[in-house]
Amino acid sequence: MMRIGIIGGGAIGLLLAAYLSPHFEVTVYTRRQGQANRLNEQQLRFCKQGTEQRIHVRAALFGEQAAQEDILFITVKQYDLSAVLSQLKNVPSTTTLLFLQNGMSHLRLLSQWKEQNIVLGVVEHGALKHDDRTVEHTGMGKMTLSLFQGRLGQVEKLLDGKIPHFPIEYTDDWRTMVTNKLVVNAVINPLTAILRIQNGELVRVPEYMEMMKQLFAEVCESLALSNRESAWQRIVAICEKTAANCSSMLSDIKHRRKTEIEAILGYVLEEGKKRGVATSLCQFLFYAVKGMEKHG
Ligand SMILES: NC(=O)C1=CN([C@@H]2O[C@H](COP(=O)(O)OP(=O)(O)OC[C@H]3O[C@@H](n4cnc5c(N)ncnc54)[C@H](OP(=O)(O)O)[C@@H]3O)[C@@H](O)[C@H]2O)C=CC1
Ligand SMILES: CC(C)(CO)C(=O)C(=O)O
Repeated sequence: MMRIGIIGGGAIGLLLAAYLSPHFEVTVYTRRQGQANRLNEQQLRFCKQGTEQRIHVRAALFGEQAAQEDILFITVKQYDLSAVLSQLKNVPSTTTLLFLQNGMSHLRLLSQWKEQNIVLGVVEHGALKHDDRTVEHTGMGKMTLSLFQGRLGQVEKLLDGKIPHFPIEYTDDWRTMVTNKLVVNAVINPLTAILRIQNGELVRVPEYMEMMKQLFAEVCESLALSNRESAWQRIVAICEKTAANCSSMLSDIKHRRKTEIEAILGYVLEEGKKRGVATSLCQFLFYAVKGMEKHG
């Protein structure tokens, strides 16, 4: 049976564990022994649309033993990635590493893994971790995967409707896939965080819509984005579809957690600088979010 490792027992890690464990030999690698013990002893509690299910998962403390699976999903936040990668030694060349982070700054870190099979993924699900063994699937969407380097390996076994109720699609063009998600996050997340509003307010309030348009224009220039009209339509559609949701950045600020601003707007700022684009709005929002992160 295919063996899958999931590094990080957070919202996305536990969501994957819930859908993959019934079909494969899955191990969740946690940062804390206490979380691994709880998952092993009490099972994973999976909530969806008012229903609740107990799912058997195997869990272990993350360490070097976490390198032997056929596929390793890496589901830690961007800012924890370097620490995880530095501990990932002796990964067999047949293992495929699969990265699901929002933002794009992790792509630079991947250059050290020249010989490894690497797949990137974009998650369009909403997942909320309630406690160390409980995850709620709050928004049904899909996951899209794309080969970054090497071979897909066993990842093929996950594609094309093979996992019931958890669609996983494939695209050849990883750059467009991650850039599209970056643009959405670069526009919606910081604005909702500083205005402290739900996603839908950005399209409901004309003044916020204007702010969004101006920021979008600057992000497009910084990334030299082609196909701007469809990128804009995507942002508006996501605001409408997730109208009642708090973005992950607003949620992080509310819960006094670190945000992924550096991997999102930080990356846009660097790209803008390389191209000599004026990025005063991005810079302004970057400082605002960093300040709120530190001082609430
Ligand atoms: N949640 C969502 O709906 C979505 C999230 N994403 C993206 O997915 C990624 C993960 O997000 P999410 O699951 O929400 O984040 P969480 O903060 O819920 O989970 C991250 C997990 O990684 C764990 N972790 C950190 N460092 C290590 C380590 N060294 N070893 C083992 N585990 C570690 C954390 O452990 P600990 O609990 O001990 O801190 C935590 O459980 C992010 O990049 C996010 O942008 C994308 C789309 C939707
Ligand atoms: C798509 C969006 C903006 C949904 O809230 C998201 O990915 C996030 O909050 O990080």
